[in-house]
Amino acid sequence: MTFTKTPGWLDWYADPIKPRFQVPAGAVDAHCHVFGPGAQFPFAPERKYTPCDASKDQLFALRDRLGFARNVIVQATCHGADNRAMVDACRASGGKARGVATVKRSISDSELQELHEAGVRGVRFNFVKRLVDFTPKDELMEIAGRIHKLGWHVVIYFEAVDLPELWDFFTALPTTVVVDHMGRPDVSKPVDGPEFELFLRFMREHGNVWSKVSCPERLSVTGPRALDGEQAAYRDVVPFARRVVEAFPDRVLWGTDWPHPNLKDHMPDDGLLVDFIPHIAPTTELQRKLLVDNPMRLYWPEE
Ligand SMILES: O=C(O)/C=C(\CC(=O)C(=O)O)C(=O)O
Repeated sequence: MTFTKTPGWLDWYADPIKPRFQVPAGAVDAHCHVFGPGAQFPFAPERKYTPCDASKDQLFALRDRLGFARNVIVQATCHGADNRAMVDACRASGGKARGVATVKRSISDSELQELHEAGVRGVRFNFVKRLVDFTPKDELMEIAGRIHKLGWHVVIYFEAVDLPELWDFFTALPTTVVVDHMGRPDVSKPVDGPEFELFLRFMREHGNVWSKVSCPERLSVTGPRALDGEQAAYRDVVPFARRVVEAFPDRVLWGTDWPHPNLKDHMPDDGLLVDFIPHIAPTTELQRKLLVDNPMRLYWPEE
């Protein structure tokens, strides 16, 4: 099957620099995706975008180039609830990748078990309206109850303005809950303003809530971009991410978000994204927690 990319689609950055910041030994890129390849793993009919291909081998090459040891591969919405590409990548990684799946209520216990054996440790509930159609909350809660028994967690993706409406559902989830990209704050608003305070309260009052401090390239309004050797990229996002890292050092994760679906204005150099990390986690202790201890506790607890 052949696919035509969404008009204006930006492909991932082909030749990232070797980062100046050396990540600690055993570091985990805890948020990345694979796309297809479409000819082998077709994109889902219900998808909202058609990406370029981004294969497991290309992901593993990036991992090695950036100095990471492992990946957490998150099911992208362009594959719907067909987890084959993500599962294939986890299986091929030799234990160096774990996965987060998208599942429907109709999934059987034995299918869940199969995902577990492949390395899946979580499910993702997506509330970003441009990416997915609505799924009833009772269906999601039923799935959360089932995967909780496997020791998995729930990853949630939503926009900051929707947190008040989703609060009761999120706080009723029985599992560890991992928020993608700090709940997408509007970084043109103050870091100590009511919108981001609500997110911090969500984490403060609920010890089961973790956050990925990822995607400055998606959240930034004034930049500068991680291109052309820029060592202080996305300065407007730094106060937000640093606040979360310093307040909740044991409940934060970081990921490249490669291959960066749906970016509209530029594609970052992933090497420079790694150089963003010490701006938000300034000490070696914070860096070790963010990049090694926390993801290992969540995804490889047996080690
Ligand atoms: O990659 C991300 O985390 C963010 C995405 C895409 C996405 O979540 C998906 O397609 O599954 C976005 O904001 O478009």
